[in-house]
Amino acid sequence: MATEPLPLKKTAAPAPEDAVPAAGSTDGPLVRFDKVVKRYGDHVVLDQLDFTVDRGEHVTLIGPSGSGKTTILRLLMTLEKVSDGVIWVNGSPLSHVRTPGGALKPAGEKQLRESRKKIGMVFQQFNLFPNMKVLQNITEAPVSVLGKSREEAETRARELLELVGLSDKVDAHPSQLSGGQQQRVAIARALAMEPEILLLDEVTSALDPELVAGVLELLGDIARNTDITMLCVTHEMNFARDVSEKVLMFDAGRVVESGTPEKIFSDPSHERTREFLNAVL
Ligand SMILES: Nc1ncnc2c1ncn2[C@@H]1O[C@H](COP(=O)(O)OP(=O)(O)OP(=O)(O)O)[C@@H](O)[C@H]1O
Repeated sequence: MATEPLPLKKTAAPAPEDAVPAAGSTDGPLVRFDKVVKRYGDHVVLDQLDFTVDRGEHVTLIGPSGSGKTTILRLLMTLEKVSDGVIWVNGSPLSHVRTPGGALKPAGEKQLRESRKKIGMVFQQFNLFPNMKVLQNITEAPVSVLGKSREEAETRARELLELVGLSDKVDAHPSQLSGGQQQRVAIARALAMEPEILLLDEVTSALDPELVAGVLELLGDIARNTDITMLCVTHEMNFARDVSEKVLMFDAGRVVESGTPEKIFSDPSHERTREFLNAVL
């Protein structure tokens, strides 16, 4: 993450739908869901789900409650495992490893930990470590997971706290902060991992209304000034309109429609999208 503006790295042309980019390739989509199924018992939550996200793209996921949006983010964060299908990131299977013969087998815990390093997630409920001060909340994972020195991690954490407007809260505990401040710390903590992909799961839903705009403004700045790819579940349609290039409308574990925010919000093609937007706008 850089605090100065960085050009977004967009792919010149989308890859054919069935193409799988070579591992580490910068061609083709950064994220590909390939016929992903997620079941809890008999309940099929994601049903042969296909979609792609380009490098540097900011994508908003919308859809009715229970349509599977959070499940998609949790699968990408490897907090859940797919029941079937494959998630590709950067041309490598996220949830699987390739055998020497080229076949795919489910990834073990070690590979999942590696995959998790590239992806940051901010949750609705902040999920800060309550017993750690703000600075340690941000430095913990860079030191223990990325192997950074404490000094390097602290220097970066202080820069990030300045970016999110909380330089004076270095020594505070989470309980001494407002919800908006806690969410800013959670955003700084995610950025400290230098993620390629930032997952945002209804990050303003638990905030008092007067704190929402400040957090959304910060996220808008991050979207505009960095090359981080973002997947965002939100009910803030103005944020989706301002920040994302693509909106995916989900229903019953499938994409029913995708397009630019202008298209989806002004001229949706699908009846389910119209019904959903009428209910929330
Ligand atoms: N751990 C779990 N065990 C069983 N069912 C689950 C589990 N997690 C999610 N589900 C179910 O999966 C479905 C999709 O949930 P998910 O949270 O992804 O939906 P969502 O679109 O994010 O909803 P919302 O907008 O209300 O947050 C729901 O029916 C939910 O009950």
